[in-house]
Amino acid sequence: MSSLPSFSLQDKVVVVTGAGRGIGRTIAWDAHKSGARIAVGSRTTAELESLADEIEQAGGQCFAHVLDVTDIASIHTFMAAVVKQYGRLDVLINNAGYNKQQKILDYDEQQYDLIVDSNLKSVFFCSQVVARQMMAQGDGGSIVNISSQAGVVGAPDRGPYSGAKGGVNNLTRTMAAEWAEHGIRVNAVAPTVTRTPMAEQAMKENPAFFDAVRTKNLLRLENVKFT
Ligand SMILES: NC(=O)c1ccc[n+]([C@@H]2O[C@H](COP(=O)([O-])OP(=O)(O)OC[C@H]3O[C@@H](n4cnc5c(N)ncnc54)[C@H](O)[C@@H]3O)[C@@H](O)[C@H]2O)c1
Ligand SMILES: O=C(O)[C@H](O)[C@@H](O)[C@H](O)[C@H](O)CO
Repeated sequence: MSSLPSFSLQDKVVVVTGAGRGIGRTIAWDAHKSGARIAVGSRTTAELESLADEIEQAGGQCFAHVLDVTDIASIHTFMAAVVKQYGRLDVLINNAGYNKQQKILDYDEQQYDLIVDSNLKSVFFCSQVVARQMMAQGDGGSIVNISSQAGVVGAPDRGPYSGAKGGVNNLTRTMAAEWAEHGIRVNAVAPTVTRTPMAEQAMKENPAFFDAVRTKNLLRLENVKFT
C-alpha cells in the first residue's frame, strides 16, 4: 500500500493565466482531470472559449474571461469575475508570458517594457490580488509561478526575458516568506525549452537558438521539422 496521499484538486478553484495555448492550456486540462473547477484568462478569448467548451464537454467547469496580465485594472476585473463565478479561489498558476529574442544591444524601451511587464509585473500584481482574496477567505492557498531555466542560467538573445524570470524566482521566495503565516504556499517551476507556439516561433526566427536547442537537448532533436 502506498504511503503517499493521492493527489486531488477536487472542487478547488484553479486560475490559469495565458491558458489559450501551450503550457497553460495543458495545465488547465490537467487541473480539470484532477477534479478542479477552472478559470482561464488571456488577451483574446477565441482560444479560451474553445478550451472552456472542450472541458465542459468532458464534464468539467471552465470559466473563460479576457485578461491582460500587464494591465492592473484588467487583473482586478478578471479576478473579481472569477470570485463572482465560483465564490472563491484556491490556486493561481501565473503562466502567461511573452518573449521576442534579439541581442541586448538591439532592444528598445518599448520592447523591454513589454517583455518585463508580461513576465514579472504580471506575477507581482496577479499574486497580490489573489493573496488578498486568499487571506480574506482565511484557509490558505497555492500560487505557482511558471519561471524558466533562462532565469537561472545566462540565456543569449533573451536579456529582458532572463532578467524577468530571474526576478520571478526571487519574487517567489519573498512571497513565500511573507505569506506563509496565512497558509499561502508560493512556488516556481522553471521548465527548459518546451515545444509550444512561443518556442517554435523563436526557433523559426533565430537559427542560433534552434541549433542550441537541437545540440544541447539530451533527447536530440535533429529531426525536428516545422510546417
Ligand atoms: N515554451 C518554452 O520553451 C518555455 C520554457 C520555459 C518557460 N516557459 C514559460 O511558460 C509560460 C507559457 O509559455 P508557452 O511556451 O506556453 O507560451 P505561448 O506563447 O505558447 O503561450 C503563452 C500564453 O500567454 C498568453 N499571454 C501572453 N501575454 C499575455 C498578456 N499580456 N495577458 C494575458 N495573456 C498573455 C498568450 O496569449 C498565450 O496564450 C511562459 O511564462 C513562458 O515564459 C516556456
Ligand atoms: O526556456 C525558455 O524559457 C523558453 O524556451 C524561451 O527561451 C522561449 O522559448 C523563447 O525565448 C521565446 O522567444
